[in-house]
Amino acid sequence: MGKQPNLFAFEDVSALAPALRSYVISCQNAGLTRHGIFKIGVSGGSLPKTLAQALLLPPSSNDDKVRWDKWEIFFADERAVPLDHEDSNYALLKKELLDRIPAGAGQPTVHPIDAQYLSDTQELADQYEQLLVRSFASRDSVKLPIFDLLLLGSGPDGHTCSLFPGHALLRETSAWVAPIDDSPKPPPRRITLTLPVVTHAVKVAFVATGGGKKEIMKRIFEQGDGLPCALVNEATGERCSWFVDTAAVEGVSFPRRGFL
Ligand SMILES: O=C(O)[C@H](O)[C@@H](O)[C@H](O)[C@H](O)COP(=O)(O)O
Repeated sequence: MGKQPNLFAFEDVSALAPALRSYVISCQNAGLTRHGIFKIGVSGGSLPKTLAQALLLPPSSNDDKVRWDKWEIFFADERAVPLDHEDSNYALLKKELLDRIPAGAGQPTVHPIDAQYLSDTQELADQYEQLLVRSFASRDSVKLPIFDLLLLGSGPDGHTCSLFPGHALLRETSAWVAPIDDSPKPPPRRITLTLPVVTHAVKVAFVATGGGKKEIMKRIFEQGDGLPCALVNEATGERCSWFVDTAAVEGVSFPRRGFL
């Protein structure tokens, strides 16, 4: 393993948001320098709301601009439901963030799942994988796509994306996107990026807030326990950053870093 992940703790979400913004913008700028585009994957849960709080803030300087027209947004996991369904991660991101991007600020390219394949999650996953193959192929004719940034959440059981503790999907080594039909978190039918793709990203950031997270944060950071979030920590080391509030890490022994 490389160095340890960065753990950034903030008093509350409103203190976390500007730091998350500057982190995402630095990943954006690195992507633009590298290949003229910013490829980001996002999860569902509470993340879209926090992300909106971060990204819809007015820019503090020229270097602090979100270059929306250069963003390509993918889904780190998605539920097998129509795109306007209340369980859809796409619908959530649209409501919280995409619909609120100011007019004239430029629009991102967004890659939702193809809803015509909802009845068969294997096909849904295969189609999303093909979309990744097409989107990443010009850049790397490689074995795995390289996201500039993956923004993820952590469930109270230590899951991330739709990779759940103890599930066979954690052992997937060849697919980029996999189906799951027995997700313990509802709804049960989903697709998810696999662990090799998640850990191959240039940067991975988790956002975890609220006192409900503190028991699992202790296990992730102190024991590991083979939990999906801990596996990502171990594989990505210093490429991984956690943005948390103090309630989520109360009593967790792990060195916090100051965010500059
Ligand atoms: O579609 C999903 O269910 C999510 O992608 C899932 O992995 C989520 O990120 C975590 O469950 C954390 O959710 P919270 O941020 O709401 O705790």
